[in-house]
Amino acid sequence: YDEDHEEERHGVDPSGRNVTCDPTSRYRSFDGSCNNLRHPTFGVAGSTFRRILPPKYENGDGRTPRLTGVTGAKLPSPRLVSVTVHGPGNDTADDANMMLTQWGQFLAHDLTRTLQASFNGSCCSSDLVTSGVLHPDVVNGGPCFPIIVDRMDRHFDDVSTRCMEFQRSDHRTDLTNTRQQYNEATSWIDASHIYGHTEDRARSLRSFNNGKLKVITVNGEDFLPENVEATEKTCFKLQAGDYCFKAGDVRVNFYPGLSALHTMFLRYHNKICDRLKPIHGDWSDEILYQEARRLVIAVIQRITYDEFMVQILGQAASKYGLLFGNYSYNSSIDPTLSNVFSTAAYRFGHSLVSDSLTINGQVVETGDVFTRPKFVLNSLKGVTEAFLRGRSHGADRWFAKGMTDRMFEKPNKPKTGFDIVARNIQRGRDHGIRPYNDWLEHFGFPRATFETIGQVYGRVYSSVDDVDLYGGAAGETRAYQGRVGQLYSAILGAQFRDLKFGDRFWFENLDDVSSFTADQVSQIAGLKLSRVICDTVAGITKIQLNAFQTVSPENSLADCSTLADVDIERFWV
Ligand code: HEM
Repeated sequence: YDEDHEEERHGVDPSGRNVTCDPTSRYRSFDGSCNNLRHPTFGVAGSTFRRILPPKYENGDGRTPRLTGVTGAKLPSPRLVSVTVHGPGNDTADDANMMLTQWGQFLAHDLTRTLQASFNGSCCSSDLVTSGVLHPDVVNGGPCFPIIVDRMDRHFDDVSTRCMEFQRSDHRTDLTNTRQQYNEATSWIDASHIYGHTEDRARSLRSFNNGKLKVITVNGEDFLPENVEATEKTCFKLQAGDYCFKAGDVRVNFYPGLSALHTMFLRYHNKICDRLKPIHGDWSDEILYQEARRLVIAVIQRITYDEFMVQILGQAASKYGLLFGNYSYNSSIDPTLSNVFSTAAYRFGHSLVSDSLTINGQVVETGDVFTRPKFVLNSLKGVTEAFLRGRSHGADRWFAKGMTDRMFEKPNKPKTGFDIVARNIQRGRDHGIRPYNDWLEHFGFPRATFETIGQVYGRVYSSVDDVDLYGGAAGETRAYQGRVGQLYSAILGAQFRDLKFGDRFWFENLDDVSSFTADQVSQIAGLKLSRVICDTVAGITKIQLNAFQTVSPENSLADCSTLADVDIERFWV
């Protein structure tokens, strides 16, 4: 901390609240403010997404989603694009397991949440489909921007309202009268999805006893507390004893692997408290909580960069400085997520999701697992093993049918689900994300033609310059032996670099009031996700060292007791 920057400890957050930082605080704020003492609102919850390229709205009007292509023809319906280009086709085989995919979503919820405009009605009506006219909101700036389904649709053809609900994202209008979306979460990798990004949410998750988080104990095992406000939009209770989970982030019930990782880190936090308490009998509940939180965040950063990102970016990870070692904090970096990162690039993971999971020997289709807490409540071990053993799909232009035809389908109500690929494309148009070719050019890559990306795109788009970024980039071949193509690699690499080097609380930063000691850092560096799983999932006694790949001769099962652990008793004194 530099006294010359005294006046810079103050700022105004996106909601107009004055922020004053305490440079002596050892712990992160919940909303992400005061991480950067010179720019206290960098990365704060509620920040407007950064633009790497200016948005492209219809006729440049700053608000209407892109509707017309460069030839003057109407852009194809995102659902038609999804069915034609992003079907269940020939998925590339992959050596990664579903735990890799799962970490991707878990991390997504730490980083980003884009709120939709508040609106409780329906955007779909049958006359919209029959008349072929646009919903009036599309041109008047209102919340509705429904996705129209083709008459010949492979799945929804016989649904009377051939229309998927879609509401535009909540937005702010900037000084040039242009619609800008914002991130409800903090940008930082700070486990805000576990602890909450407001003080109120954080408080509601704490037990205020020995630093621990609240739990509900079922058959002798600790699970997440209950969210009594959850609705059937995001959680179905299907058997006696089911309840909807509550975590820092409200999306915790979306998918069993997600609820499983949340459960593991809840237990991990509480375990750390149990280990700190005997060596620090004098620590208050507050200190125990904050120290455990601090270590959990460090472990998540370590796993994210040295286990997860290396698989996603391959050799490009070192190009962006993402690997462990030689850390130096740079307070001039703004870590705020870019719009294109949240709205397109980091959604690459939707393609990794497999068609089914094998839970305790039973094959369950992906369309049948969303928003159902019963899987984790019945068997956390079974769900964890399903993700450790099941292969993920490749990150490519093919998607599991569960993702494109059955997402959040209501139990026993066929054809009530939606298509995440269509939604991602529509979301891109909603946010004015420029087409694929503009991004290629910006990053110095040759513009695509239908010959280079595949004639299949030409079946729906009249010009290759109209291809939406999400679908275009999904079709790229893997770059740098990672799992994404060159364009997403560039967008992801730069964003993860900024999230690391712009984070004063980064676990490797040794020069701050908040710093770990060098011994503690090297302990954290030895820890792997496999160890966290061993520590928190009852019944798992053997595991592959690399928890993001299936078991193989190079990644064989090891006894949990042989995996490195953080030596809290020795290093946290
Ligand atoms: C099967 C598991 C998953 C489900 C059910 C799911 C579901 C969803 C849904 C419903 C949305 C909102 C779409 C919209 O209306 O714009 C979304 C957004 C998103 N998803 Fe996923 N997703 C899954 C897995 C993943 C994975 C594996 C990743 C990344 C590796 C990911 C990254 C994202 C991101 C970055 C967003 C934007 C979040 C925001 O800013 O609001 N998701 N997902």
